[in-house]
Amino acid sequence: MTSLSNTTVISQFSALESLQMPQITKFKIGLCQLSVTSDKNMNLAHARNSIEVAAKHGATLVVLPEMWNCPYSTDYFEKFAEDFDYKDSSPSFSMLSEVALGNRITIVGGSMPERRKNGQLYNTCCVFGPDGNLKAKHSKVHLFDVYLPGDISFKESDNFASGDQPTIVNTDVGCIGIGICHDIRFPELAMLYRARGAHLICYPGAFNMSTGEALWELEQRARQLYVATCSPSRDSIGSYMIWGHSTVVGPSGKIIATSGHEETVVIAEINYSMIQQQREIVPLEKQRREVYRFVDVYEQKP
Ligand SMILES: NC(=O)CC(=O)C(=O)O
Repeated sequence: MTSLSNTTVISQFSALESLQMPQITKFKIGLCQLSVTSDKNMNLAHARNSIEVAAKHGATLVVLPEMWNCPYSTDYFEKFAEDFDYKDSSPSFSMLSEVALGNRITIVGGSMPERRKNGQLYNTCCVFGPDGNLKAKHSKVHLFDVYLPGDISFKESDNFASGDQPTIVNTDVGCIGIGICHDIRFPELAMLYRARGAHLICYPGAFNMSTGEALWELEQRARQLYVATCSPSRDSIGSYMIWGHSTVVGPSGKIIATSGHEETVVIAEINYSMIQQQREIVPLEKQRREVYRFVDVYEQKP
């Protein structure tokens, strides 16, 4: 597991006052806010079609929602899980690889229930490059266990084991940090990605009506880099009512593009030079004081 020790984090911050730029600094991103049904084949066909629509609109990076091939419901995760190690046993994995290659794009493949050799299930995001190869795999680190009396009760940890690493990947469209839904509530993860030179953090997510209204947008707006979230649309199966509102936020905190709750493809332009510009206007890295310690906050005894 990657060390989050105090010393490592502080020295990374001071080393990264100027951000490395990728070859491509301006491009279009597509967010496929998909309707998800209890028919997996239909979900696959639907996702393929939607990715192709985004690519036709010029998107060279396409992001899918959390659980795009399976309803976001504890009744379905086990039944829909696939083993990504064998192409034949994972039609979802194969489809994403094919469509990335066919359209020569990078895909942040939302998330899908993954079955591993150890018999456990993970909520996993696969990232594919334009050659169709898998570039990274992120398993949701912070599982969504919640009990809101009179409202919603959901326990992902009844089905999934949690991932235990941050995931940051160099792609043709910049350095991308990955988080899945509840991971967005942990600024530590976003700070780590920023310190390691991320230009963009992608969060496939499926917030619900209560948590969505309260926090979905706010959680995206204070990172001084690009943030993209992609949700299923609201008509998903079961009692979990999805918030929607897939969004792209720029480094100043401004919303560049967003959607309602219906099925749609959001296309937005990303320009990484805006990151450096924003950090010169508000130089947080230079302004950070030594009066607190980032990771230690949780460890200090009174
Ligand atoms: N799917 C989730 O992880 C939902 C979540 O985090 C929320 O707050 O809602």
